[in-house]
Amino acid sequence: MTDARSEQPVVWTIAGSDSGGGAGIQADLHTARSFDCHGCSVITTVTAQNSVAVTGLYELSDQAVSQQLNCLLKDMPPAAIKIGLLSNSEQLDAIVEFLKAWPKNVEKPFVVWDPVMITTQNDPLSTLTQKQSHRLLTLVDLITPNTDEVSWLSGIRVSDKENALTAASKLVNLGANGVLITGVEDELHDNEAIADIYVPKTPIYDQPYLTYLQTKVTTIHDHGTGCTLSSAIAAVSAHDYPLEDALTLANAYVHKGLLEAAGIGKGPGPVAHTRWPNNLKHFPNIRATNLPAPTSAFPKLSKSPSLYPVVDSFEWVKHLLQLGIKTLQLRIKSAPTEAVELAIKRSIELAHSYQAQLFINDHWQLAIKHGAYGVHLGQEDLQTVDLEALRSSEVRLGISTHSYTEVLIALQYAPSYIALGHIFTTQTKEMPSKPQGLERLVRYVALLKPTGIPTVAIGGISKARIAKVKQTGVNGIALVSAITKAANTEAAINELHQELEAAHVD
Ligand SMILES: Cc1ncc(COP(=O)(O)OP(=O)(O)O)c(N)n1
Ligand SMILES: Cc1nc(C(=O)O)sc1CCOP(=O)(O)O
Ligand SMILES: [Mg+2]
Repeated sequence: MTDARSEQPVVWTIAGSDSGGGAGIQADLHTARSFDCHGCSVITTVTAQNSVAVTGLYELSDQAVSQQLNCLLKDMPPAAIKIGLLSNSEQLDAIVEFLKAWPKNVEKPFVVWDPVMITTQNDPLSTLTQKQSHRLLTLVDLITPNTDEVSWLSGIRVSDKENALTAASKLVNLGANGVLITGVEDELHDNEAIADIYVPKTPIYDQPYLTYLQTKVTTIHDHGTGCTLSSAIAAVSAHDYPLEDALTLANAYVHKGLLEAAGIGKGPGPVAHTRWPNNLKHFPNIRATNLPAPTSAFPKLSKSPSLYPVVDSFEWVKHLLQLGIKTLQLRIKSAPTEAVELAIKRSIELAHSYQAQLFINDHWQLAIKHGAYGVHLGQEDLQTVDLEALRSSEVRLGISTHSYTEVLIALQYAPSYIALGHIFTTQTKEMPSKPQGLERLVRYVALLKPTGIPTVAIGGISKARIAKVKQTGVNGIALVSAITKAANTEAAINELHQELEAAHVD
């Protein structure tokens, strides 16, 4: 029997109640449910509120807040916490003390704080001062202020991207671990776009910040967007996705919610609550300053990648071609420069005579020089490649990805295939990311299907696992050790092919 407790992560929301059901605790619990989490609530303040106005505000005592927290901790420890409205310094102190005293034997949750100060109707909700609120900065993993809230928190008036970056840096210097400023006008891109700017304490992808660009939605029904965004970040983090993916998915969820907001009540209605985002049109465009500008689309593959061995010598390439392999990769990580060039040149020539799709890993200049069929690049390789040169040489391009965020970055380059890794633990390469597993692979494959760009799974795929991987609908399966460590290569390839043929794909 499986234990359902482990399948539904617990998310706490520490926030105010919105009697109108559009923001606060109510929005957070809807969001937790949408992302397959169990939501628990710690209410700080009860508001009498509808879509038009807040007519009453009843702050709970710090004891009431502490008691809810301690009661939950005993029985339902969270994988993630979202903090929203804190109406006064006593409530803030209760949260600060609670987080500081987090028990050593309970795993620390991810904590995001959306510093709510006023409602969308401009009604003040909190008497916290800037100085008091800074006590919480160092205790949370991320804060998600909008431009008004970050202006208040930092003392810097934020109206555009430049001063948003200055304000975020100031908060990071004050101890914040990460700042996501939402709703920044970004005339650099275009007036139809709105930017969320993420400034982490330590650079991400060697970048000081990432920009999540989204098409502006024209609607008055945006009540609860900030609450929904931050609780979606908490919920996705509770599923152990990397933070940049939590930001990506939360952005897509809110965008879809704005598009589908129907309007309930006479004023601004609530954002709609849907499900796990699965349509590319809702996802943001992710910008990083050190990535090359996209070119036109790369040429398509001649045949589906199917069984895709990745090997490290000309001798292996020759052996596999003789065994009938039609898609393969030469991945040489350490060899003298001349030996690398010779192996690449000979492999390209031989693969050509077999009409095989040979990809050269990393060494894109040599691949162009010797007329390779394809090049495989990782995300870091993208930072240094001459994409124009690659594109004009008509070479095919495969790009590695390890998250939603990397998938979206790879997609901007319209490559010939997108690799999704690492699916299982691998002994072949030290990976900075966690294994993704089959559930995420299913999500990526479904997300990418409408693009027509083939997908390739890689990492820890063995004969015992290949059928399950194939059943996700992935187009190719890249393998290192299942081929190179097999006692008999020919027998291993035959068995892998048999497993693939027997796998039922819908
Ligand atoms: C099919 C395929 N997928 C992923 C990789 C990994 O490429 P990269 O991230 O550039 O890492 P290195 O292979 O260079 O270590 C790959 N080579 N092939
Ligand atoms: C080279 C490589 N790249 C990966 C990625 O996820 O990008 S995993 C990987 C190693 C795959 O080897 P094996 O099949 O032996 O696990
Ligand atoms: Mg590489």
